[in-house]
Amino acid sequence: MSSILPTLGKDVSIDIGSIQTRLMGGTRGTVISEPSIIATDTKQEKVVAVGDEAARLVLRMPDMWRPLTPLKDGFIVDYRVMHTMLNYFLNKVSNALRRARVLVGVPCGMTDVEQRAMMDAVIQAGAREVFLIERPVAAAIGCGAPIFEARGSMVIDIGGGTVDMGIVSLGGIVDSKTIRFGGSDINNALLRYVRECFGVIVSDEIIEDIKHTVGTAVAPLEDAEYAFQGRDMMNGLGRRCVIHQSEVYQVVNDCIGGLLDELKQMIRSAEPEIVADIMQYGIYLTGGTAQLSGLAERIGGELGVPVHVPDAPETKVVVGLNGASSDLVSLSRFIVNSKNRKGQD
Ligand SMILES: Nc1ncnc2c1ncn2[C@@H]1O[C@H](COP(=O)(O)OP(=O)(O)OP(=O)(O)O)[C@@H](O)[C@H]1O
Repeated sequence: MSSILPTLGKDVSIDIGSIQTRLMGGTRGTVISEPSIIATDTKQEKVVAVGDEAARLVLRMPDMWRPLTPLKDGFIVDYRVMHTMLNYFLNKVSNALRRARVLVGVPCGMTDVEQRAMMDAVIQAGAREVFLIERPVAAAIGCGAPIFEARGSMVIDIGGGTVDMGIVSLGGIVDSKTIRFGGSDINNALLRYVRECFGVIVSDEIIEDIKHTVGTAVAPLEDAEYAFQGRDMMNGLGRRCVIHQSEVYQVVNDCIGGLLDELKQMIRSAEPEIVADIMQYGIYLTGGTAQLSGLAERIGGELGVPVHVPDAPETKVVVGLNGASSDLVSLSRFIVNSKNRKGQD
């Protein structure tokens, strides 16, 4: 087992999301949140930018530059991209990586092979040791849930591409699951709707703005409007369109059915005492998509429990990992795997 004793504040915590990667700690003590992409020059086969800079280039990318992302549904799909990205981000927060322990938030139910791929990528990026902790556990710690008490605490972390849900009690995981759904699915559904119903093509930024401005998971009482410019698919010219909030609600509603079923399933399979705790104390809803208007209310209404959204919900996994790093001894039951430079687990 790798060393779980503290290492003088050198620890780095990292939440590698399908959209955004967040880091805390390290010798520089900085907090980083940058897009999980790298930009490559396909002709010269070299990396031209990572994170913020890559995202900026993607917007105005010549044909020969390609954006690449290392993750799909929370799991590594491109090891080389993951290595390049981790190398860049980890060295940005620490100039003493060789002495650093790195805590990584991972989806639930990773296979042994997937866990090893993640740990190898972190070690090869220069870290001394790596510890994997499931994201719902990290989010629970980040929310300040009483994870050591004899009380069930449920957390749902909804990001861009995955939902990590789990119940913790008495310092252990009662149940946890990761499903493939997130804010990107809502964006894709909105993009399809706008194409089919308005006959226009719009940018990703407009879709994101529609979701933030009039997106809602509960039927709207007043039907607000959102005006935007699209490019007509027939004549290629610009056209002004107006979408109603009730239309956006329908799109969102069609998207979240599967999520609601999964959440109900988790509650149904929990022990009655745990369900009673969840009903009394509620569920923590974290991740960027927790900010979707009406989502907490909708989940609360469907499950019959109070749902709390903390401040800055998208940061709770990395905040929780950072908190965990100071007490890995007590949290050892939550470590799903670990490795050090010498290759020992
Ligand atoms: N105000 C908002 N309303 C609706 N959605 C929002 C809002 N703010 C952010 N989001 C959505 O949150 C998502 C990003 O969340 P987050 O940063 O937690 O994802 P991630 O960690 O990269 O992804 P994942 O954890 O799924 O791998 C995006 O889909 C974004 O559109």
